[in-house]
Amino acid sequence: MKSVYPMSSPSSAVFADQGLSGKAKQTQSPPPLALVVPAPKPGAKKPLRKNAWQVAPNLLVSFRYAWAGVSYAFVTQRNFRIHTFMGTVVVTAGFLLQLAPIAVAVLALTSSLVMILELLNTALESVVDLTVGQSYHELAKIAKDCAAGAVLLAAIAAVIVGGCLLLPPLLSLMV
Ligand SMILES: Nc1ncnc2c1ncn2[C@@H]1O[C@H](COP(=O)(O)OP(=O)(O)OP(=O)(O)O)[C@@H](O)[C@H]1O
Repeated sequence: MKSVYPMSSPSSAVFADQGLSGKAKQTQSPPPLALVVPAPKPGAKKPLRKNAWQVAPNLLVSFRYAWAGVSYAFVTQRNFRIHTFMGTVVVTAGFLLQLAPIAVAVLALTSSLVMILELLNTALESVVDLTVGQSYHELAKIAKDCAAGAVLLAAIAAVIVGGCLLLPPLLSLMV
């Protein structure tokens, strides 16, 4: 998976160029002057994550970033689009077949679990690519393969759950 996002900070661009994680870079040389965080004013509220390049200032902005992540996955990940389509079809079918509310809820949960894992898979791929760049690393392979495996298992479980809940009413409609 190739990232289409531009590098969000000069430091991450440097780390990506050199194939180094942020931590590794910090141990080699001090950051450029422009990246030095000014000392907090006396009495100022302590930042919650002082190493973050930016922290969402409020809930609305936080939701906007979260939605940006979902949009990114939808635009760039074919599998995420397939999971979204399948989830929509399955839940709609549950409503149309007038399944019990608990059954529709289970369908929605299992479908969204696949999408959630695909989002995490995309996030992990980005972090791995940020860390090792285009070079081969056995640990990068393990991380990506395991993340992809998590999506696969969830997708298999979703197919089984969907089959168990949707097939009986569908078959009874046909006979
Ligand atoms: N830096 C790397 N080092 C070693 N193996 C890698 C590396 N990058 C990718 N791979 C291998 O290539 C496979 C495909 O990588 P990719 O980044 O396309 O992930 P993917 O899970 O196929 O992506 P998607 O979920 O978008 O289909 C990984 O599962 C892994 O086995």
